[in-house]
Amino acid sequence: MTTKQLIAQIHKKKSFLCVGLDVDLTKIPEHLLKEEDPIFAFNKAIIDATHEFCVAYKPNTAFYEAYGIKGWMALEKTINYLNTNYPEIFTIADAKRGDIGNTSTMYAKAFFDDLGFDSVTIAPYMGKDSVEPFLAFEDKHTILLALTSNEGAFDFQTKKLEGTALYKQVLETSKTYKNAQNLMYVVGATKATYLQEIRQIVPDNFLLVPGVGAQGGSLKEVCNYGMNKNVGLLVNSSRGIIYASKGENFAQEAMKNAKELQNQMAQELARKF
Ligand SMILES: O=c1ccn([C@@H]2O[C@H](COP(=O)(O)O)[C@@H](O)[C@H]2O)c(=O)[nH]1
Repeated sequence: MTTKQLIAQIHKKKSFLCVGLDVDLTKIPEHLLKEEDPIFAFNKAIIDATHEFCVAYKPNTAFYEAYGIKGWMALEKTINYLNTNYPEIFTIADAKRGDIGNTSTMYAKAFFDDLGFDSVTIAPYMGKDSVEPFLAFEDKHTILLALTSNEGAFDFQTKKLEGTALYKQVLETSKTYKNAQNLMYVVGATKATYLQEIRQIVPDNFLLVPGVGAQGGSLKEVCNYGMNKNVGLLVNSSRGIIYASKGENFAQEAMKNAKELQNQMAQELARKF
């Protein structure tokens, strides 16, 4: 999917919501455990109930890898289901990969060619030759961790190196990579006030913003500081939507929570556009 198509979807749906598909078998409704593939059954129900209100889905691969081959097969079924039934929706493999060049190429093939995701999250720590193999894929997006939502972000990311915070160096340096137009960045909603400075460095790139909902980030603050002329935001909520209820009505309750966030997003969009 191109960035232009993503922006068009955001305006059409009045939403920049990304629903996180982080399936934990101890948290899903019990009746689904009888299904042949409980993870896929859960995802299918959540997707069918919430797709009107979001523009992106983000399975975090950890929640699939944890269940071995069955988990990986459920991930494959989920992305195939999305690409077949909702091809207008942007898909993110939250895998946080990145390695020496030839290995990164194989990771990129796995997520872009084999599974067919639109984007993948990448850790920037190994630098240019670990990121550029992902950027080489046309109309695919590489989402680089910049300033993450967790407390540990302060261990390294905000520390100054030669006078500049490390996360700012990630933003500045990655702009010089080949095909940098395919870059997006992760910035946690819990660090919303940093977005003002981040937007000075990367005014045009899309930002994937996790941390609204269960982690307590403020959607309003994210919009105030992070929205750009193309909206430029994908705000993720995982647990806050998919685990709204553990009962038979889980998908309906997830829909209510997605709709509530979409409503707030529509108001933010109306204020700016
Ligand atoms: O900085 C980051 C980067 C990634 N994540 C991931 O996003 C979701 C958030 O889930 P919630 O349930 O809405 O808290 C999850 O997959 C994280 O691994 C992040 O939270 N922060």
